[in-house]
Amino acid sequence: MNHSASDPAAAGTRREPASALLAVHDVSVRFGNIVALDGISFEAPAGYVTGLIGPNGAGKTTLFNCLSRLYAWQTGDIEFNGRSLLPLPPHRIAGLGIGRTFQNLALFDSMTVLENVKIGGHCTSTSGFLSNALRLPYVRREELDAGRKASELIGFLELDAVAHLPAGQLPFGTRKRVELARALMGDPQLLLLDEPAAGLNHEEVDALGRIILSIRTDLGVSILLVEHHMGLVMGVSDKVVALNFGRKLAEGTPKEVQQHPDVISAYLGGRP
Ligand SMILES: Nc1ncnc2c1ncn2[C@@H]1O[C@H](COP(=O)(O)OP(=O)(O)OP(=O)(O)O)[C@@H](O)[C@H]1O
Repeated sequence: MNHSASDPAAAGTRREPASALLAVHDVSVRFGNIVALDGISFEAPAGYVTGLIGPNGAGKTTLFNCLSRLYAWQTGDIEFNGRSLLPLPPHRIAGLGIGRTFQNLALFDSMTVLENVKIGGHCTSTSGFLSNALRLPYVRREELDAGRKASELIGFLELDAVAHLPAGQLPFGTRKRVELARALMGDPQLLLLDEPAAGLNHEEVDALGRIILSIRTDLGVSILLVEHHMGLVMGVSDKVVALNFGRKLAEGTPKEVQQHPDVISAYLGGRP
């Protein structure tokens, strides 16, 4: 893939109608007097990269934390594949097909890249404590499969050269790719990326854009991307949702959202 992340053609922005993989209906979250989300509704269609933008404090991370069931919402509902997330505890979310990366890297520094990636398959493993302790044949088979899959993802993310190095020794940009590989080990249908470009240099952001598009197109994983780097969001997203002060300002193609007067005003410091 030779496209630049900031080249809209590279995103292959999709026009065909798509079904909603994720549907957020009228969700509100309050922390005391602070209204972090105020009746937010939008859909993230299957097969899309959906970008979620907004100035600091707009409510993006709060929404991600709702999707991971780390925060509770007071009104509305969030559905994944038509199923409400409301009754589910956080540890069931990955098994449902929602994977995520975090703003701050969450890798085990003393473990190798391969070991870190393999851990990501834990939520899809069917073996329990007893079968693991007894090392039953199917547990060994699962381990072999996990090793094979981790190696494939390491190849996909061009991490072969560092697969056996401790994650803590690697440069920041490389560690971010390890985190992506680990999130993909869980076979997500939807991958939540929380500011993946933070701390990356220009070349690394371009490479990240190509990786995001490849995850969508080659692996068939839909993506919800929270990001401040406008070049990246506008270059890779099929649709964009803009928030400010917990409210939705605009939703549409990258071009429509970029040109929306409320979005322009929000980024220039205006309050709706
Ligand atoms: N756990 C919490 N307790 C109290 N207030 C919170 C909590 N989490 C978020 N908030 C508040 O909710 C609002 C939205 O914050 P949030 O972190 O979701 O914004 P954001 O769009 O992710 O911002 P940034 O781009 O800076 O990460 C802010 O006013 C924030 O201070």
